[in-house]
Amino acid sequence: MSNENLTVAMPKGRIFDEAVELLRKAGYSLPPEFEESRKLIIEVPEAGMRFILAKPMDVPTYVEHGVADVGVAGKDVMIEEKRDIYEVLDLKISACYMAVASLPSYNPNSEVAPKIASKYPNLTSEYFREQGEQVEIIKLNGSIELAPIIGLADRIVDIVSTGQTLKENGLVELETMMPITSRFIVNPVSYRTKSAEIDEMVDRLADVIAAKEGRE
Ligand SMILES: Nc1ncnc2c1ncn2[C@@H]1O[C@H](COP(=O)(O)OP(=O)(O)OP(=O)(O)O)[C@@H](O)[C@H]1O
Ligand SMILES: O=P(O)(O)OC[C@H]1O[C@H](OP(=O)(O)OP(=O)(O)O)[C@H](O)[C@@H]1O
Repeated sequence: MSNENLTVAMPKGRIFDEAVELLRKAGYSLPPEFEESRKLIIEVPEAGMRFILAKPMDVPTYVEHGVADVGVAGKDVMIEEKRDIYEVLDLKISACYMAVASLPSYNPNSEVAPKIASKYPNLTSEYFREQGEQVEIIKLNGSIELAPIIGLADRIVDIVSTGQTLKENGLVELETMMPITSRFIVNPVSYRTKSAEIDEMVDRLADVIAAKEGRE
């Protein structure tokens, strides 16, 4: 394998297992340490690679600053963070979508500047600006579905996957905003200085994705 000192930023949490599986299928023999340890930096010297394990929302930050050459980040995070990085491949893993939801009793025309709770203030503000609707955004860090139930917000903008969280909390989806999958991202300088290694990685991943799609 020709990768020389490539640092890969991986998102911990939901995306992690699927991303590791994809990399293994692409021929990178990642040690069991990936699943078993709490280490945040994992060296894979035989592949000339180093992996850093970060919070999903922080992956583009590491890549933008160049301390990681490449990384894996959700499209939601890419839209929210607006970092100066390249998004080179849709990995088509961790699929979900972003939606607007509310209590079923909520009348969308009842407020002048409705309150929208979200973990994604930038994405939310951009979306409503494009819709031409004036809103007040309330930034939360999780349990977003709580906000309309407890009276903190009129609507929420959040990720939906199975729809179970909305359903169990008595909320309904008002609008589907955008589909979300994880992306392979690259630092622009690394893309020039380590182009052979990065291109090889992108090609291998693209082959696995194409093969998976062929089977579906
Ligand atoms: N049902 C889902 N809910 C949230 N994120 C999802 C879902 N399905 C896929 N994803 C993807 O996973 C990423 C979030 O992963 P995860 O929930 O592990 O991290 P997090 O938001 O930092 O969570 P926490 O704050 O609970 O640690 C998102 O950026 C999104 O692209
Ligand atoms: O449609 P579903 O399959 O129910 O998934 C969607 C839920 O999962 C995420 O929350 P998460 O579990 O990450 O908790 P959080 O509220 O702390 O972000 C997301 O924010 C939704 O609440």
